[in-house]
Amino acid sequence: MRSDKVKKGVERAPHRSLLKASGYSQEEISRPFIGVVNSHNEIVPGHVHLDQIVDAVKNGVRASGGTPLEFPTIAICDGIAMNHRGMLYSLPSRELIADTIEAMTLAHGFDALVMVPNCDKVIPGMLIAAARLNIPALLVSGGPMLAGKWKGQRRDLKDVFEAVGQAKVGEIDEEELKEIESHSCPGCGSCAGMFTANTMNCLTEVLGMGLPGNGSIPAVMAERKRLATRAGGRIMDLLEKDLKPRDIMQKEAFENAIAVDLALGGSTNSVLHLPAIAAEAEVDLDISRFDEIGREVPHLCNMSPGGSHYMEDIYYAGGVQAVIKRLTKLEVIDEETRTVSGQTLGEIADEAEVLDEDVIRSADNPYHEEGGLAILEGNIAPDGCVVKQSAVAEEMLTHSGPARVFESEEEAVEAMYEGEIEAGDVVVIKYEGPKGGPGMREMLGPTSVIAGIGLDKEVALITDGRFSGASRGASIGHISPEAMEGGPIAAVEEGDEIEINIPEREINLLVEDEELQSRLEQLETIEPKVKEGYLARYSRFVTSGDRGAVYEK
Ligand SMILES: CC(C)(O)[C@@H](O)C(=O)O
Ligand SMILES: [Mg+2]
Repeated sequence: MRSDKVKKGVERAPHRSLLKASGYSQEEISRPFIGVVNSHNEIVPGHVHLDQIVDAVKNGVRASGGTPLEFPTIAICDGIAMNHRGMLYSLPSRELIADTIEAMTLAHGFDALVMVPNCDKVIPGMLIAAARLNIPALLVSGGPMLAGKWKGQRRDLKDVFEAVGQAKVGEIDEEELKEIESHSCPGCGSCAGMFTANTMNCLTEVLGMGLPGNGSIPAVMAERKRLATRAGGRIMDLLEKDLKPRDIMQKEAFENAIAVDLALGGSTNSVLHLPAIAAEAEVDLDISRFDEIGREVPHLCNMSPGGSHYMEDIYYAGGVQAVIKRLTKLEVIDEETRTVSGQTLGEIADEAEVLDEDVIRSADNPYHEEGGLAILEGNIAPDGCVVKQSAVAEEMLTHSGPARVFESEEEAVEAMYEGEIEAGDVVVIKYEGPKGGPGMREMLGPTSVIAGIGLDKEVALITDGRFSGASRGASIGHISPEAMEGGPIAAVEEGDEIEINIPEREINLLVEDEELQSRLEQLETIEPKVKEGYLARYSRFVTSGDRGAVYEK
């Protein structure tokens, strides 16, 4: 066993002594050490209930002959971190989570891992750790939050962010805002729309690293606890067979995940996280694959923020399994990929049933002919950028307008509230990339103000930062190379004409090449915004969005 290095033989008497001091019997020490990664905390609604999930996992491990050894990792609530400097820590926390798990696992010689995430960066952080360590591992998430409801209308966190814009322009009063804030997020779980957390928890199933139901069983259902107990048992089987993450997360598994992501209308953050996880698994995954697959995979689920369905609807409609089943009919799924359930993805799809034709539509009646995400290129984004086209109004799929240039999210939002942004404008927020932010903030503030003040059908927003899964509208992010790396977005000036054509996958600055070149040559060097602490180190090693904002190797 891997754990023999900390517990076997005469020279490991001190180590056993310490394990006994922690309360483990000789019998428990002799069994496989299963690290149980608990991202519980009392701040993030997706994590406040995880102790119950972890207890169920540990019961499952014990019942199957293992010794569970629980340890914590961090979890940031992107919603609470949004719209201020706190959001600088969101994406960088993904690397901290992966590094924490690596350190604890190798320091203590765990034989296998069961990891319990739920919100945004915790899932990719754990999957990166699984790919890096490559010991038997699986994830079981905390599950989605139910949708809220008020005045007969179902709501989720997106509605609260957008209500801020409505209140600021006097469309609703403070009283109504308070009611919306109190009734849109009803309890524990990852916010109910197809935002980043639910996207990544669903894609964990498709990658093969979570059991069927991992992404869709609501957090408050007892079925979620039963799933966790089963996960605790499954890890012992994976250990027995020595089935490791890199045997599971192979190229075909990532392409299956991209196909389901596109059918679900998943978060643009999946375009950061899947390439980052693939890089750690030494699988070559270029973001252009999202576009190539997106041309063949229709958008089958009309999920919030662009649509009106929530995760519980997916659950009652048959789960992610039913979405996979739909896609097997299109032959865009490799059905032989393996999963931690012991079944292939095709076997899981065979057992699935679509229980609601409107929540999970068939390919001959999709919500959109193409997948939810599109990758654009042009002289502003030579290395690409991403837009959730399934959440863009028809009239904004092609748009030209004057650039309104800002160097931070705060400057842009202030201009919006001051009424300085007009119909037709293209808001440009630069120096918010992985290096420039640093930390590549999500721009849910600006996108929800644009939507909240009713400009989402007339104003586009482009940035080297990124967007929340709750963002909608013509919001184009991850522009690469970022401004801080001297990318052309750095040379965009107020009033420049910008042309966006999502169907043609183009985004261009209508400025002569010579002019653009000379502007780039005259760019003055921008001092890093953060000079010490974790973010200073992070910004020195991180790469642009097109590479998943991974560290330079
Ligand atoms: C706050 C949210 C909804 O979690 C957002 O950050 C996302 O990425 O989906
Ligand atoms: Mg987020």
